[in-house]
Amino acid sequence: MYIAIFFYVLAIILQLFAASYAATIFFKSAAFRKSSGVLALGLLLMTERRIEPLIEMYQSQQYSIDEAIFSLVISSLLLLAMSQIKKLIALLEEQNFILDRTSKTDSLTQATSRPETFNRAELEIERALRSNIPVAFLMLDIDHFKKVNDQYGHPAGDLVLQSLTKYCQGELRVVDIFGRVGGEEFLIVLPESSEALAFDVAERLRKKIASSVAVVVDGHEVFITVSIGIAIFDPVLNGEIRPKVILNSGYKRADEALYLAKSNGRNRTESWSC
Ligand SMILES: Nc1nc2c(ncn2[C@@H]2O[C@H](COP(=O)(O)OP(=O)(O)OP(=O)(O)O)[C@@H](O)[C@H]2O)c(=O)[nH]1
Repeated sequence: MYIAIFFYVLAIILQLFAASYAATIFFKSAAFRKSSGVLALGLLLMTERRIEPLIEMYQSQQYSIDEAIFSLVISSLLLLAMSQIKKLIALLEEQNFILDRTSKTDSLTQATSRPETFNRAELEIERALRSNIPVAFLMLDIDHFKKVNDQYGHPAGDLVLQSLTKYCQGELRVVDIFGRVGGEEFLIVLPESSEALAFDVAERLRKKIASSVAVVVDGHEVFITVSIGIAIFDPVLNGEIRPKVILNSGYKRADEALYLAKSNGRNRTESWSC
């Protein structure tokens, strides 16, 4: 009889462990909250099925070892299944996290990816509309980058892009967005920035990039310059309230200003004006 009691008690403990695994998923994973909650509740209610035979056994002093073993086997299988589900969910969440991070970051440079740049820029525009404080768009493009690739090779060009990104990210505020929107084209979004402030930031970046070595290839120091175009969205002066429209126009105007900077000799900053 004692061995049967032992098996039943062990079955109860294993089942409680299985329920606790489901409860852990319930508290940790928002995506699987409903299903794990139902599972934890079901497993807890089923524990009653393990207690009932114990009570009956005490009262009748009769027991079935086969039933006790059967209970233990079922509880062990439930625990095994729950631990596998817990592992699987942890793996899924980790992969989701990696996927999420990858889609938001440009794989070569670690700048913000193009889609994420536009998503975040729209959020900044919404914020600007609420606060009535301007937001600045800067288009930054490396000058004669083709020559860098042609002279030092494509891998060296890649290193230049990486070094430029790291440098700019270090210079900008945490709230600013530095997004790679084309091969050697970057869109910088500066929240809460007037035209004067945006111009200062652009000039500071431009001058420092021109005076510092981008990369060293086979002992050769590679220098680059950049051209920058600026466009400002000021909610007080501009009646537009649709973030997408504002973004498209800000992007286009910054690009036009960049074109002006290129045609005016490169290694310079120009602002969009109508
Ligand atoms: N290494 C490298 N080069 C790239 C990448 N994406 C684009 N490019 C290169 O960037 C160069 C862009 O050339 P162009 O559009 O002619 O511009 P540019 O030579 O910079 O001249 P301007 O912009 O007019 O000053 C091309 O040679 C592309 O191959 C990349 O991911 N890695």
